[in-house]
Amino acid sequence: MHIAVTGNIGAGKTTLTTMLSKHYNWEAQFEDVDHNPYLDDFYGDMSKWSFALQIYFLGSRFRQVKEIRESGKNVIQDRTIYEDAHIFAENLAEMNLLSERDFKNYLSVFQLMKDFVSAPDLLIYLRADVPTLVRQISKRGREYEAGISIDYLSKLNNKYQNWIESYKEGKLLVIDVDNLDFVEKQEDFGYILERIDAELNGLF
Ligand SMILES: Nc1ncnc2c1ncn2[C@@H]1O[C@H](COP(=O)(O)OP(=O)(O)O)[C@@H](O)[C@H]1O
Ligand SMILES: Nc1ncnc2c1ncn2[C@H]1C[C@H](O)[C@@H](COP(=O)(O)O)O1
Repeated sequence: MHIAVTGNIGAGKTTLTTMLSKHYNWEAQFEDVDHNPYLDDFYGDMSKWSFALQIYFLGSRFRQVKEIRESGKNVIQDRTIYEDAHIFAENLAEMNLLSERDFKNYLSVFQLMKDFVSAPDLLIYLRADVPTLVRQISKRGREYEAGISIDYLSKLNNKYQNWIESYKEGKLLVIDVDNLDFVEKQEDFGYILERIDAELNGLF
């Protein structure tokens, strides 16, 4: 079984993926952030580094897709390949931070890869308003993320909303995390588990 957690920067994906992997004994797959060779430079100069970063994330996410397919285990994945293309790359192109020819070039590679990608059995979307995202990004305290603008987060949030509204590839669970503290409050984590269990029952 393949479960994926999706959502904007700082929504709580990595934290929830870690907690769910322990709770259900699923194998967790995380994003390549700490050893990412472009992320720091990207936030310093988005226009210069956007193409290199997108290709890096695409390759890294496709490697995960391959591993999930080959492992035969129950896996929970922190963010999907769809988000790289439909949210981040598309947004950078719209903001003119990724040139038209680079975006076209990127999309042609993504389209080829897409044929080998299966949608997760369950997609869990953590929806949060921008102030929540800002608070949680600052709580995490990665230096290179300190300059992320409200405008960038809002644009990504709009893209997430549109993408989720049109998502038909598989089962979808939307969790509004603005008023949930699943890190500190056991009852909030319990509420999320109840909602996931209800979806999992429908899968078997
Ligand atoms: N619902 C929540 N309530 C309180 N703190 C949260 C919540 N979700 C995430 N956090 C905190 O916010 C920070 C960012 O969360 P993280 O899981 O790294 O987000 P993401 O992986 O979506 O970018 C972490 O310090 C985490 O502990
Ligand atoms: N495809 C991407 N393009 C640009 N930036 C990306 C992409 N995928 C992830 N990121 C960034 C956003 C954050 O700064 C880090 C980690 O993501 P997070 O949502 O905090 O787990 O990578």
